[in-house]
Amino acid sequence: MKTLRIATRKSPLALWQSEHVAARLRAAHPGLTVELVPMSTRGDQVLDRSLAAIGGKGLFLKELEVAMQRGEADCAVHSLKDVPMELEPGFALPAVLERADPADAFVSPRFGTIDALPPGAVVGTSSLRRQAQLRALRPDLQLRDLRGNVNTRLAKLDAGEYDAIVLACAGLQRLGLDARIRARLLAPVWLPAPAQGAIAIECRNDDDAVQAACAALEHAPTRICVEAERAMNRALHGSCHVPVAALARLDGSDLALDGLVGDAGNGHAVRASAQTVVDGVDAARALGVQVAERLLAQGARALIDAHL
Ligand SMILES: NCc1[nH]cc(CCC(=O)O)c1CC(=O)O
Repeated sequence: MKTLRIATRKSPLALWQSEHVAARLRAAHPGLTVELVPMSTRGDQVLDRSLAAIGGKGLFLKELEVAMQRGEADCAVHSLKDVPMELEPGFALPAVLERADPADAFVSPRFGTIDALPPGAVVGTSSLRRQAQLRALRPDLQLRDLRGNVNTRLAKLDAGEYDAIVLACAGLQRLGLDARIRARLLAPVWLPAPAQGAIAIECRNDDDAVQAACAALEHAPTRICVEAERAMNRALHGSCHVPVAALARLDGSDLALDGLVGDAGNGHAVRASAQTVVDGVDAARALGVQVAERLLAQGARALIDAHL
């Protein structure tokens, strides 16, 4: 293989992440030419309906997967939190890169954090997970939908449509917008999306040369954490349609996982945690299933079903 083509969405964040992977691949494999193949996806085009209504986050992957199947691209780069728990048959994730800041960010021109918002303040987010956690902390807030890429969301905040919005720290940092972060929303009170802050490479699972080239970017500790978070979400049949949050932390071989399932309507939430010593991804996944079982024992199923 002399040239590796990366299919990418055209949003500034997607392009940054793909450029980042391209640069890392070039550094790991001198002599390999790495090119981007920018594409628009249905998830980017349809902004007037909720993602859940038009088919979920998988929509951002579909066109990129078709390009890989047709041989027009060799791999695709994703925010792992946007990748469905079950990959399409025929695809694999040969590398998960070292995780950036997994926390959510509170962003507001006037207020320093959630507690400082005046009664009835308007907060923009279309994420059921963020809505559920906001409702749990501040039942008085007015939550309004907010879609579009990171820059679009910030422009709507600046235009005065919202008093505050919640975004991922990682996305803001990648776009050089760290200065917009007023507060990091931290565990165990506030949990991010499963795999937030981690970038994954996807390719065809029969493409051994591409898998081998991408494997150079694999970060084993990140893989352990995101496998635990995604296994929890998978065991709950979680998707972007349900308010599920998770964060794993690895300290040596000690893995701790916090999970939450909430109700975006009334802010009710159940939480569970577990920790164990891990020697690989199987043990990490088992921890994820254990936390999911603890959440289900507290009634998570009814919360999930209420959003389906
Ligand atoms: N939902 C869109 C999305 N997918 C990944 C990120 C940020 C980067 C990451 O989490 O890796 C974002 C923006 C956001 O939630 O603010």
